[in-house]
Amino acid sequence: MRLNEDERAHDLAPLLQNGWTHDADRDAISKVYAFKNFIDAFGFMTRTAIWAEKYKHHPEWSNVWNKVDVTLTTHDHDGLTELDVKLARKMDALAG
Ligand SMILES: C[C@H](O)[C@H](O)[C@H]1CNC2=NC(N)=NC(=O)C2=N1
Repeated sequence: MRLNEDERAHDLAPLLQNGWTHDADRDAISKVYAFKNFIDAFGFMTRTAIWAEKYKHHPEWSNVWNKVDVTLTTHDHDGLTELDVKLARKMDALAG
């Protein structure tokens, strides 16, 4: 189920304070993570991949050297769900 208004206020708002931006057209959130170098960026992607498999929820992302550009949305529901919130929180934690 897509996030309702209460969930957006309580769960999404803190992410938007922490570097995530909301694309209203797609109902998706995006963030660019910047690391020291490629190894740190790729390490972050590798750790994220393991959690994404565990959650059965996967990011749209691209990498250029030290940067990882991430977009989260739930394709099965055409918008944001609690799975996106869960993965965003995990990625913020993994990025340190
Ligand atoms: C069967 C499988 O779990 C589903 O197709 C999952 C896989 N990963 C997914 N990831 C994302 N971001 N959205 C989905 O709707 C989605 N669906």
